[in-house]
Amino acid sequence: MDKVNVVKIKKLRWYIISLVMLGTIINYLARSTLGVAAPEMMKTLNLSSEQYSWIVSVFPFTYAIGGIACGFVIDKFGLRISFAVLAALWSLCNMLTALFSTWFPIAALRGGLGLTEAAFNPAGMKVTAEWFPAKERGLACGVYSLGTSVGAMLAPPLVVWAIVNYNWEMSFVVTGAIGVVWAILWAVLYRSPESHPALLKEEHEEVMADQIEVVKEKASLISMIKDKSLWAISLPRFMADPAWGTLHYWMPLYLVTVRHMNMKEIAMFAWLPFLTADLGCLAAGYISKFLNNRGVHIVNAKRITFTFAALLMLSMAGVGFVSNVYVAIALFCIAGFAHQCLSVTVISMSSDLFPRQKVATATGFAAFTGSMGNFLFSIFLGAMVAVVGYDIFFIGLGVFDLIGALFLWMLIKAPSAKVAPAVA
Ligand SMILES: O=C[C@H](O)[C@@H](O)[C@@H](O)[C@H](O)C(=O)O
Repeated sequence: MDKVNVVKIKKLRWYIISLVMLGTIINYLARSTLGVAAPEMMKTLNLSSEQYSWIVSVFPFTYAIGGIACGFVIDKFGLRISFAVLAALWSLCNMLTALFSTWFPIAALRGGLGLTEAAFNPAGMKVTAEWFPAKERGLACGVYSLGTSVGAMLAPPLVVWAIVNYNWEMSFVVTGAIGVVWAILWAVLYRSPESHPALLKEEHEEVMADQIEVVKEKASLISMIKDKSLWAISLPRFMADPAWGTLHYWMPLYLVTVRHMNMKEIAMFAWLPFLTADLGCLAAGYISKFLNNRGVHIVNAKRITFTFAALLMLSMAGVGFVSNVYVAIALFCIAGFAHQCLSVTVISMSSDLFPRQKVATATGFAAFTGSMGNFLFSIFLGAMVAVVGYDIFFIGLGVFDLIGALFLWMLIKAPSAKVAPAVA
């Protein structure tokens, strides 16, 4: 793109973050394909439940490692090339699944999918840090995170359409091909603010005025790991992510097996907590911006937002105690809202605590701890649920985030002038 003769676009940052949101939708669409296609695949490929469980459980494991690996790659090679290549790779892993009929290569590709899909949060936060002033970063993170629920909600109709009209293979080809198109779009359209020809000078200055000091040294996880701030944003994610995994992978099963809902009712109600989750994404940004505009330091504004949502998360603890199933769903909806509100808030804090050269690495490490929390909780729940039931796990999920809030308040130094508040 030539710098001369290019039309300037007002508020360009919001178009850029919308492009990231599209990438997030495609990311969640790809990872959700397997779950929807599973019944058909198991039938036609003659897969046993054990083989299927291998295919499923490799993802959270490689995804956790991918958080660290992708964060490092993105900080080292920059957003444009890294995010495009990683999106192309995850799309390829997804599409290639269609070529195989035995569990092992399918599991290996699922592992590749986890490794590369972990790119979306580190990349999204690096875009946020490069393009947005501090007071808007919570909202920017909320906007691209909207894609998580949208992607998960789009998967069932699209995958079922492909299977009904073609076969299970086609569902992977379609969701993968959309990803390849997005990767090309990203490589063509993305530029850093410094070299984007359509960015207005005033908009760039507004963002630059709000950057944490620019440091010369490159991101190094070894040196960053000694920084308490890294743990302050990572430990709350360890406590928070199990709720996200539970809503995605256990809630529908709970509603069927314990609450005796049929598939039609599941189709009617089980997506509602993801709709409220999207509202939580937006609320995260608006609440912290509201407080920041009234003079509260951005770090404190986000800690207050997190704590408020952690209190709402107590609704999850009540699920097992209510007899009416619709009240239980309403509680899941509040929990979906609360989770995304606090999760987006803490994810976006990497850009308030680390300079932009280190944001992807910090976000990736926090994503790693989040995925490990999710992975361990899910294994524990899976092993124990038949013996102790769900209720105790719901109680745990209701209070975990209050512990996360404690970490946030205790591990970050009182905000100093260096991490200056964003003045409206
Ligand atoms: O939207 C985001 C969720 O709150 C958060 O839990 C996810 O980002 C998850 O860690 C993931 O990487 O998919």
